[in-house]
Amino acid sequence: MKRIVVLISGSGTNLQALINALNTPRLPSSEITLVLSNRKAAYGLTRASLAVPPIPTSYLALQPFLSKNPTKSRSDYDAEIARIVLAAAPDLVVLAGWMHILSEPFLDLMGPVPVINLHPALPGEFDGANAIERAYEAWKRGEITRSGCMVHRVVKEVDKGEPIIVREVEFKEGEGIEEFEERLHSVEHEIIVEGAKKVLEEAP
Ligand SMILES: Nc1nc2c(c(=O)[nH]1)N[C@@H](CN(C=O)c1ccc(C(=O)N[C@@H](CCC(=O)O)C(=O)O)cc1)CN2
Ligand SMILES: NCC(=O)N[C@@H]1O[C@H](COP(=O)([O-])[O-])[C@@H](O)[C@H]1O
Repeated sequence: MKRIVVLISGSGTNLQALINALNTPRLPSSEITLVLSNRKAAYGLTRASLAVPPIPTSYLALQPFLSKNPTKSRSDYDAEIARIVLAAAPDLVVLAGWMHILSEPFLDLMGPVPVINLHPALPGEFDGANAIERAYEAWKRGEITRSGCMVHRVVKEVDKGEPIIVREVEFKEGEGIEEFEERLHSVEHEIIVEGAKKVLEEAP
């Protein structure tokens, strides 16, 4: 069985897409060994607990960590995240709405374990947070006709890692951001599974 660790910060609909695909032809011979959130209220933690069988969960937020450990830094937090993740022996780490920029200590500690991220924009466009809103506003200004989403490898530079799966999503005239976002999320739920499968198939 291939072991997947998923990092989240929110609703976890992409986590749910991965859960639903486990041990199907879309994501064969795989299990999620840990879901880790940096936000206690993340509904994705509930999704993990409701899975059959239940998926172990963990929670660690930056500010409480720093408050409890006044001599420690953001890098120490990232190293602790890495320790928690590695304890679940992953073959793959998936950032599925994980809203924390990971510094080099995390990436260095991951070693050969691939880390991938789902981002709701196309390579080189709207890197960072609030990508959907920024893309929609760019379309309203007539600057673009489509946006999209991608799964990419995680490197130190945010959203600059090698794209693994890229899917364009056209804007529709007269469409509100909610409608666009709903269509985009549906595509995300497909590519996060495709991306995980593709990377796991690369592993020796
Ligand atoms: N080293 C990397 N870390 C992360 C990457 C990455 O490519 N390299 N991807 C992000 C995911 N992401 C966009 O896809 C993203 C998430 C969060 C932020 C951001 O500005 N975070 C702030 C805090 C924001 C908040 O708490 O609401 C921060 O970390 O200070 C930008 C991009 C995940 N990590
Ligand atoms: N920059 C990272 C980023 O914006 N990630 C985005 O967070 C959402 C998580 O949704 P979910 O919690 O329902 O899976 C997804 O739209 C994902 O692309």
